[in-house]
This record gives sequence, structure tokens and C-alpha cells, in this order.
Amino acid sequence: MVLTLRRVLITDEIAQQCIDILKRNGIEVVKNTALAKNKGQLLNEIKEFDGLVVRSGTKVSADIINAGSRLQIIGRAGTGVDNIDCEAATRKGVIVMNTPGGNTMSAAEHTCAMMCAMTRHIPQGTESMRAGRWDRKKYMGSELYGKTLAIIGLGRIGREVASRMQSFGMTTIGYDPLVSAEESAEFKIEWMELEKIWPLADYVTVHVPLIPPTKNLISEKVFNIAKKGVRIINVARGGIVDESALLEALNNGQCGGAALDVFLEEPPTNKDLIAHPLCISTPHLGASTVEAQTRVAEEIAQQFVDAAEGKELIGAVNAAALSNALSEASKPWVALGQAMGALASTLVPTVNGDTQLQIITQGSSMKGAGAYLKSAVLMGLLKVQVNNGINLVNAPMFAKDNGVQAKTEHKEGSASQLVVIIQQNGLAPHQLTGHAAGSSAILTEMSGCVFPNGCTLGGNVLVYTGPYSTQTFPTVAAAISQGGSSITSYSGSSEQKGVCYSLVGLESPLQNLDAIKQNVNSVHQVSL
Ligand SMILES: NC(=O)c1ccc[n+]([C@@H]2O[C@H](COP(=O)([O-])OP(=O)(O)OC[C@H]3O[C@@H](n4cnc5c(N)ncnc54)[C@H](O)[C@@H]3O)[C@@H](O)[C@H]2O)c1
Ligand SMILES: O=C(O)[C@H](O)COP(=O)(O)O
Repeated sequence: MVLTLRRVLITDEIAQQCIDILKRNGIEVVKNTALAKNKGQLLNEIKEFDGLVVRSGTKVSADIINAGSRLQIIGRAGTGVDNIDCEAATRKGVIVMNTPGGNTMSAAEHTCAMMCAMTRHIPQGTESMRAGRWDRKKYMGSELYGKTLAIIGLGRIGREVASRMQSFGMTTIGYDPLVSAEESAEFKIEWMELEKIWPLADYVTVHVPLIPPTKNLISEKVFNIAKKGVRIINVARGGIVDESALLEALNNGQCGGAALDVFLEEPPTNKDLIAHPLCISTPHLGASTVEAQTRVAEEIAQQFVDAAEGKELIGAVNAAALSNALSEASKPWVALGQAMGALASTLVPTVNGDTQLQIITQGSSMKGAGAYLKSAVLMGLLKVQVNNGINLVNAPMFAKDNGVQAKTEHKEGSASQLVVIIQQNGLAPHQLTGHAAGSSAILTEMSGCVFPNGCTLGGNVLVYTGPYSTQTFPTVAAAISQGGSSITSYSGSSEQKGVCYSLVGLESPLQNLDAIKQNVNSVHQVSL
């Protein structure tokens, strides 16, 4: 899959470095931040661009993505991709990428700053002095020292917040379903289940993505079992803290303070929450530092350039297979997977909901390769049927839509190889085996028939079966020549149960296979 990035549209405020890097690499850039708030115009404009760069301000909905007839890549200069319909992008084969590490420090520092400011009433004190008051008694604070901070989400930002607040003398406890207690202990965070955390925490800070399990994570139920006066910090995403429950808890004293950088709707519509004397807030400023903005602008631009040059694909959130397809070591394996998928499609009457695939990686160097080779095999398998732009990004989704079941398995062993088994209900399974040699994809076995010298896969290939006969190849060769093509390679397999496979490389595809059909058991034409 080659990206052709000629024109890129930027619809949010991004540092100049992004534009400079893209332009230096011959990419035309249009920056129009007004489009973030004008969906109608964006729907119209997007048609003219190959790439789109946004921050959190532009809602990249399914209709915008589908209107982007030449759109190939969406870049998020930042972390959260919840403003991008990633499912719609994947379905259309559009890569979504972000720059997750670029603003970690800024977001962590903002979290800590808000925690301090909330605890010592700094915004309220500033406001009162601006109003000419000297309210020393009203703004009595408390110490962070000795208090317990619960960190929900122990990823990049959560860990940075932990180390900073530990230096204030806070005890850090936390939860993350993907981080073990042992790993968490390495960051001096005591891992606990959420139910245990709530009654212990003086402060709760959330650093999770907004996904269905984290929506309203901090709810009325949590406030009911939390320590009276618990303070809440949200520099992650609006919607993780239930804003109505928070307001209610601030009003009834169950919550002693809130520090919010992000909101369910931005700008926020819950004015009573923002106006509450115990709530301090900032307009989504977590990543708004010169350093973070420079980093994310440079990173997203460089990632676009590298992807366009086919060098590497960094930061793609919906294209694991494609990321691997650009690495030198994986490239021939991805090509092999696609070719074996296409050959597998010739072994069943039609690929449908009855089709089951088993993708087996063998050899220690292939451990973990199943995840991306599955996309490659599915792309090859479905390519013939799905005309509508199937690629390594959307192949698993098309497979799911078609009811194709695909399982991966890894087996240890000294030799590295890929095995694809295709089966349909009531029919015998067929197995294909292959490996990569240098930059070539080699098929060694097809349905029990062995290619003694291996068959190098690629290009337009005619696959025919029949009993071994010295007569068959000359008649097929004559038909190819009459059909206006010529032969570039030939591989014949051993005979198994009276059948052998022949793979004939063609200079150009044939329009009609009728002349060949008369002389063989079966014939298919595939592009590998
Ligand atoms: N306010 C800002 O300007 C700003 C800046 C940067 C990032 N963010 C946001 O901060 C959040 C965290 O960013 P990050 O870079 O640390 O992400 P990350 O991916 O490094 O960490 C997120 C962690 O949350 C964990 N998690 C997922 N589901 C969970 C659940 N149900 N309970 C507990 N933990 C769960 C994940 O396992 C992961 O470890 C994201 O929502 C991001 O969009 C906001
Ligand atoms: O997820 C992120 O990276 C932050 O929320 C920053 O968003 P922003 O780029 O719109 O400031």
C-alpha cells in the first residue's frame, strides 16, 4: 500500500513546524482552522486532500471521512483520537495516527499544577485580590503531604504524575487493567482494585482514554463510597467524570474540590459546575505548552513524510499490519501472507460466512507476527471479492462483515514459516505453506502438493490443477500466447492423489480462461 500525499489539510491550531516539514518534503499544505467549526464547508473541502491533520478541536466524523474521496491518512497532533471516528476510517482503509508521547510531560505537569492550585485555592485567591479583597481566612488550604492520591490509568501520564506527587510526600495507589501489581510497584504505586481504592483516596486523578468502560468512571456510586471531601482531577477526557454527579457531590460536601481541564462538551455547557466555588478549571490546556506543541507538530509531520516515503509507519492506531508492512524484515512476510490469502481463495468455491481460516506462524522469529499476518492473509483472500479499496487497514473489518472466521496460532520450531489452512463447512481443508527468503515470498506446499524448488510468488499468476501430463503445459502455454500474454515463470508441484498444481507467472492478465479450462481440472487467475 503506497500513500500518495500531495495535499494536506490542517484544521486546528498547529505549530508552524508541521507546515514547514510537510512543505520541505514537497507536500502542499492548506491550514484553515475555521473549518473545524464549519462542517458543511469541511465536507466540501476534504475532497481535495490526501491527508488531514487535527488536534482535539475538529470532529472527524464518519461523513467527513467518507466525503474524503482521496483521503488516505488522518494525523492527530496529540494523544486522544476520540474526536476521530476510527471505525469509519478503518472501514475506508484510511490510516489514523497520533503522537502520543509528545505532550505527556505537559499534561502531567498540568495535572500536578491543578492539584496544587485546587488545594491552596490559588485561582480563587487571585480572583479575590483582583476584586480588591484580602481574604486570608476564607482560603485556608491543606497540605498534600501525607495524603493518598489514587491514579486511575497507569500509562504515560499517570506514571509521570505519580513520581511528581510522590516528591510532595503523597502515597500513590492506582488501578489499570493492563498493568500488573508488580509493574505498578516499580513506579511506587500500590495497585488495587477500584472498590478498594475509593474509600482510601483523598485525591483521585484519571489518566485513561474515553472508551465505553471509562465513561462515567467517577459516578454518583463512587462518590457514595469515597472518603468525604475527596478531590477529583480530570486532565484526561470529558465524560470520564460524570459532571452531574460531580456537581451534586460538590454541593453536598461529599466532594471537597474539583480540578477540570476537559469537559463533556467543549466549551462546557454545564455552567453551574464551572461556576462552583470549589471547582477550578482550564480550557483544555493540558498540552498547551510551547514544548509539547513543537514536539507534536514536528512528530506528526515527520510521521506523514515517512509514511509517504514508505520508510516506516509510526503512531498508526488502526494499522498494525501496515506498520509491519513497511519494516524491511516483515515486508516479505506480509507479501507472502497476501499471496497465500489470494491462493487460498482459489481453493474454495466462494469466500463466504462458511469460510474458516487458520493462520499458523512457526519459528521463534515469527512469535507475535500472527497479528499482522492475519490482516495480510485476509486482504489477499478477500481482494477478489471486495472491489471497494480493500487494504491492510480495513481487511479484518471486511472479513468480519463477510462472516469469515480467522484464527491465529503460533508454534515453536527452528524453521520460520507461515501455514494457512482454509476450510468450508462440509468440505476438506486445504493447507498452504510458505516462507520468506531474503526479499522473496516462497510457496512450498499447496493442498498436500509440494513445490520441490519452492515457488516465488508475485505478479499475475495462473493457477491450474490436473493430473501430471507432459501435454498440459504446452497447450496452456499456447492458450496464454493466443490470449495476448506471455509466461514469466513456471512452478509445478509434486502429484498428490492424482492432482498437481501449476503456477504460471503472466506478463499481463488474461481476459478469458475458456481455452485453458478445456485442458485442466480447474484454473484461476490471481494477482499476488
Ligand atoms: N488534557 C490534555 O490536554 C491531555 C493531554 C494529553 C493526553 N490527554 C489524555 O490523557 C489520557 C491518558 O493519556 P496517556 O498518554 O497517559 O495514555 P496511555 O495510553 O499511555 O495510558 C492510558 C492508560 O489507561 C489504561 N486504561 C484503559 N482502560 C482503563 C480502565 N478501564 N481503568 C483504568 N485504566 C485503564 C490503559 O491500560 C493505559 O495504561 C488520554 O485520555 C489522553 O487523551 C489529555
Ligand atoms: O489528547 C491530547 O493530546 C490532548 O487532549 C491535547 O489536545 P489538544 O491537542 O487539542 O490540546
